Amino acid sequence: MDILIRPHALEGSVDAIASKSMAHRLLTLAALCPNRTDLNCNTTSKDIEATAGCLEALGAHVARTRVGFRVNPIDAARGGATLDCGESGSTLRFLLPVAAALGCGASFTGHGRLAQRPLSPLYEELQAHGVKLSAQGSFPLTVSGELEPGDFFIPGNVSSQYISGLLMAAPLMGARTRVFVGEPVESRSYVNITIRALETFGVHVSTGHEERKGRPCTVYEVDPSRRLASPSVATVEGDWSNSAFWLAAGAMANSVEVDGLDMGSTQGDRAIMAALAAYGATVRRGPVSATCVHDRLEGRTIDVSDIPDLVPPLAAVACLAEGTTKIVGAARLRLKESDRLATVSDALRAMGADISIEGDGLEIQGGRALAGGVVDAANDHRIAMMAAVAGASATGETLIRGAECVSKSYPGFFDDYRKLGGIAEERDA
Ligand SMILES: O=C(O)C1=C[C@@H](OP(=O)(O)O)[C@@H](O)[C@H](O)C1
Ligand SMILES: C=C(OP(=O)(O)O)C(=O)O
Repeated sequence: MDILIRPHALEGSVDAIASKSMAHRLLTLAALCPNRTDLNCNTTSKDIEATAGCLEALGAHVARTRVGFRVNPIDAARGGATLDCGESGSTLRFLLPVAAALGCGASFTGHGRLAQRPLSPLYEELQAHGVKLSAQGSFPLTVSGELEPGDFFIPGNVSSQYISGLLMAAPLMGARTRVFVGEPVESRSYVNITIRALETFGVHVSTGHEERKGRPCTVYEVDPSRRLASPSVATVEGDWSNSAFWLAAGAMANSVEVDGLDMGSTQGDRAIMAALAAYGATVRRGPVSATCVHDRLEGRTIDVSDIPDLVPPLAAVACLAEGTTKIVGAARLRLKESDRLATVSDALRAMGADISIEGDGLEIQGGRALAGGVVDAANDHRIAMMAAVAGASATGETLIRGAECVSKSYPGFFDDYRKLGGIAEERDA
């Protein structure tokens, strides 16, 4: 599906969708603990459904309810199941160690760019702890053997999802598990989301600092005396990562409010408020809502090593901010659904931006309205959403090719876009 965006600035209020990151974790832990859990989760997406489907394949029962999901846990893990992760990196990297810890043997599959996204050095660490894996880089990826507890070493600069997966697998192993993560730990706040989710299910993770392999490390240690316990009911909070697109739209013109966001959330992408304020926009925090109001914008240097998913909305805003914006610390963007350094830059350049890749980041000379143009979403939801938001305040039309990819995280994106007054028309590809 292609979408034609006609210039029309967004304005108004929209409800936050459920956090995909939190939904993956709470669904997974609900499937692994001994009792039933009701999850309040106001929206779903292809990635969330992929996790739910994989947990079902392992033997959990995940039913959709009026307000979210009812999860009946895995009783005896089903041996030899096929786990289709879709295009979700989180699903694969979380459930690979989990399936290994269950010791049931499984076969992972997936689509799009997922097979090419890295698994090393998680892959080697699993092998070093008793797990047999087929060659990485293609599907099916088969796993057999049983994950042994102990010390794991993961460098901090590839994907925090490796750390999160090991931490969620740890309570299944029944003995002390420590994950040493080489500094600097990037996307650290995503590990904190995992720790928070584990706490919801009664397991404490302590954090310390130690040298390992001659390197300073953050050490995450999972309390071996605690078993996962269902909280009976848990709530998936509002999603800051996708709300960031609406708040960015508010920064670019008029004013946009997102309702249903936790101001004290562990989600690192809550940093969108500070980043937009640093550009010069006015940001207002309500008890459960955030509002961003347009003002004169100025270019900044922004380190995104902890907030990789904010790069698309931040880059869109940079196009309108006077002067130079440098987005630094973005190497891991090459490892997402697309090479996002290339696709952010290609998409905004196609719309008239002065943008280039500089080292592991982006440099944008901003300060004038974009013209609009034809953008290839590159099968990357965040590229399609970025182009739509940038197109709202462009001077001409923007055609987004392959815009259906928004369903990976936000199937209702264009409905909400229209709710905010945006003009998005479907075109046959
Ligand atoms: O744990 C998570 O929920 C995520 C971690 C981040 O990935 P990396 O740690 O690989 O950067 C982020 O980009 C991804 O969208 C979601
Ligand atoms: C990179 C993303 O997700 P995942 O790694 O789970 O595919 C994302 O949502 O932008």
